[in-house]
Amino acid sequence: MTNHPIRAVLTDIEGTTSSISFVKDVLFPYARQRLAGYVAEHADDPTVKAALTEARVLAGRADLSQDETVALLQSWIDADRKATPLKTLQGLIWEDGYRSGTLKGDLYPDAAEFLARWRNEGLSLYVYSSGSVLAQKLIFGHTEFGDLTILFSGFFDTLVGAKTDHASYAAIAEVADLPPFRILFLSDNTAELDAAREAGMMTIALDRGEAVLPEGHGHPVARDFSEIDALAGTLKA
Ligand SMILES: CSCCC(=O)C(=O)COP(=O)(O)O
Ligand SMILES: [Mg+2]
Repeated sequence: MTNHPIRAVLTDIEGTTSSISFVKDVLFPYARQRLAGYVAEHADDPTVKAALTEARVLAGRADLSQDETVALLQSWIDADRKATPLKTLQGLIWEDGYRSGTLKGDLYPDAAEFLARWRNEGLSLYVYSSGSVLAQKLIFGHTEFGDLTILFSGFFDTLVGAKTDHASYAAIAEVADLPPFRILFLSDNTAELDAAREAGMMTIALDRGEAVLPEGHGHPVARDFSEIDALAGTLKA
């Protein structure tokens, strides 16, 4: 990507660099099945304790027992709720799976190819996902293309704010030390793209055919990463 205003690419994961089916059909069930056992085994771990407390606070149910809190978190997995304490616990459970080799980080080949190419061309790369930073590093660290975490200058999760809130993108631009209009945000979620655009970022929607994008969203559309270079040339800062 040259001769255009982009200095950094900020990418979503699920539906953008990795398939929705991997997250929904592999990662979520893996965590759901192991949640009760993991929580019981790590009941004294401060991170686990804090996540359970935060889940109870979010639910407004300080009275919930450990088992009831696990059931609540499982219902959040079923509803695909992007709650930070759930994402923290999922990341910890997936860590065992990646380290043992049971889980392999799913990554579209075009994403692997173009992320490496853009990095070589001097662009800075960042990740912004609802998955925890640990989960992001695990998925990019265990791909069939090797450990790709080295490509990225930073990782952001919902601790920076919700992905549908424009303030989150402004905060990321601050950390990246770039004006938002120098950053291209890639996602399959138009509410996220709207928020990034509101913060002043350039946006491209990924439409990989796994999910239907709403009509009239107004973001340029790429079917995979190989179409982004050409689209980026048409973006105006
Ligand atoms: C980091 S892999 C797991 C992703 C995840 O838990 C999730 O909810 C997907 O969110 P995204 O923001 O990447 O669409
Ligand atoms: Mg997504």
